Amino acid sequence: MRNALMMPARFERVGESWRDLLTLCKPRVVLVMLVCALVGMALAAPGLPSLAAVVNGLLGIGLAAGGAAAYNHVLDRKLDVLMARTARRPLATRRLATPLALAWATLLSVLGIGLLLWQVNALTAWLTLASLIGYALIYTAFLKRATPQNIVIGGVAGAAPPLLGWTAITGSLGPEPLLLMLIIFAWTPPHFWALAIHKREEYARAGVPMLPVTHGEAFTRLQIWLYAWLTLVVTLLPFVIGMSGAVYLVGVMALNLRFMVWNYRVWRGQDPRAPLAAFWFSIRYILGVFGVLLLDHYAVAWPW
Ligand code: HEM
Ligand SMILES: CC(C)=CCC/C(C)=C/CC/C(C)=C/COP(=O)(O)OP(=O)(O)O
Repeated sequence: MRNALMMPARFERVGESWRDLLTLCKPRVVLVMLVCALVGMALAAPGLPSLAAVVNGLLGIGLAAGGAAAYNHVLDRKLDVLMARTARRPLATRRLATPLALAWATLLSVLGIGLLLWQVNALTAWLTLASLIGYALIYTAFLKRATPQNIVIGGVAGAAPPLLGWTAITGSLGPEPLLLMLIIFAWTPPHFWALAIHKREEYARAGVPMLPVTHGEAFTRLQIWLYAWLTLVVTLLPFVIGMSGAVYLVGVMALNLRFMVWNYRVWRGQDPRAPLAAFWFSIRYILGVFGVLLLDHYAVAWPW
């Protein structure tokens, strides 16, 4: 029973709606993307990047990525009902109305791109808009339902944050930010296909042509193993081209060792718990790689 100390039901509902609006933004995914963007910003500047550029850049990229995620919820609302992992989402359960979610996605996207245009620079704004369209429209509305290479192609949009961080500081592109982007691009298949193996039945029932559904589990496990090797090679390139130093090399090799152990277990296919464990480790791995890039930049490349 409700007593005088408890919050009135009306306020509880308002609180729940705000929580649902936040859920639409995939806040944990966006947070990790912002960490990667921040590292891109730090590596772009010889000393410390300007605080205004960092704050406006992260806010703009974060709002746009949150908006893209909200569009993804809108476009996938019928699909999400069909899978246990997504069936409790705000639009799948109809806790939130679709027009409200659409307005929310548009508001965040306009605010994010507008802020980047107004306070950061045009290059970052247009590249962020391209990533937004790439994920929200090209991946979600088309690729996801069309081809098992959906996440490889869509991965270009998801991999953009460190590059966006870099351009927010410099206003220009270069080989270094493209390399940072390439790290996330190569990492995306081991990240997602490990989960897709674990959720294969759900994707099959929902009719989504993810690789384990169309080409089977053994083929997907091999692809994960090959992309894991590609990720390993790509993560060595910052050291090879002199962008990062010994601190990075040691740190990234330690991370790669665990990453390869998990992906080897996935490839061998003897431990049924390996795919889900590899998926969760992939998140710690990408945070770790960008963490050691940052550590190395300030420990070694800092102009003492
Ligand atoms: C096309 C590219 C990508 C695909 C298809 C993908 C797919 C997924 C899926 C399906 C989940 C599970 C979400 C859930 O159960 O709610 C997930 C979780 C996650 N992904 Fe990705 N992902 C991609 C790119 C990225 C990128 C670029 C990052 C960050 C740099 C990232 C970070 C995360 C994190 C942090 C989680 C855990 C979220 C949580 O704890 O709720 N992902 N990803
Ligand atoms: C501007 C910018 C940087 C945009 C990137 C936006 C963004 C939040 C990308 C997230 C990638 C992701 C979680 C894909 C999964 O989508 P899914 O639909 O396959 O997964 P789901 O079934 O969990 O919704």
